Amino acid sequence: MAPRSLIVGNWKMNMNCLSSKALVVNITRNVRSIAIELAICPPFVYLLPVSLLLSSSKVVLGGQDCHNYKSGAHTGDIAPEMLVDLGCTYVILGHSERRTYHSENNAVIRSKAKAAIRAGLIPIICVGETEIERSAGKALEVVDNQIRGSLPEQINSNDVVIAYEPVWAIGTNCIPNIEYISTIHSHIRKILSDICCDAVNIRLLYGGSVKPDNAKKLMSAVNINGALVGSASLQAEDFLAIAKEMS
Ligand SMILES: O=C[C@H](O)COP(=O)(O)O
Repeated sequence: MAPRSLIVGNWKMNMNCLSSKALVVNITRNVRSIAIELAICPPFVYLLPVSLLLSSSKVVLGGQDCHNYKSGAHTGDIAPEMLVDLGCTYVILGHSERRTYHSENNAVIRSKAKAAIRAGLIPIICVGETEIERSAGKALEVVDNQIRGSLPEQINSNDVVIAYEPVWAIGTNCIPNIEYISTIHSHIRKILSDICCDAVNIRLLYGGSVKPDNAKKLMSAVNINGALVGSASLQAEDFLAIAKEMS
């Protein structure tokens, strides 16, 4: 049996306190008919108000990043334990925007992933090739290196979630064809079997321009267990429509 599907909304650096609360209320009001797991990842400063509104909902919470230390002199950083303290289940790690604009490399992401798991979080570890790498025919090689370098050396299937996000598909309204996603996902599943004896049960998400009108088609890719959604997660109707299409 395939692992339970998961749709994650990454709000990135969007929303304010009022609009965050309104969005969560709209999602939770209409979530009853959704059978799969839903997670939302607001900016750090809105985790608390959102968390309070989610307390009796089946929607779970995640952070967008975390540090690899528990505490200490790390101005501006957030420890995984702090995310747990606010009720988070997940934390996104290694998003291409962090790899690119914050120079996060595989070693840093691996260290954060280990710290997150130790704290009781499930890291959603992002991998994916850039347009230049895709054009050079290096997508499989890039993803292979990122998976082998960013994940802990040994994992159980419920320790992590993997999100395959081709960088060229993020925010572009341009998604790869299903065969392309299937090829990469099958390769990822194969690599995962080297570090996890139960790799078939690791959830593997696709991310990059997921919208209500392409969600159903995306689910026909092989080895896909849900989506990491950016801009379409900022509207309750779109986010829930994607979840329905992927259920
Ligand atoms: O984390 C989400 C991804 O970067 C996808 O963003 P997008 O759905 O706006 O393309």
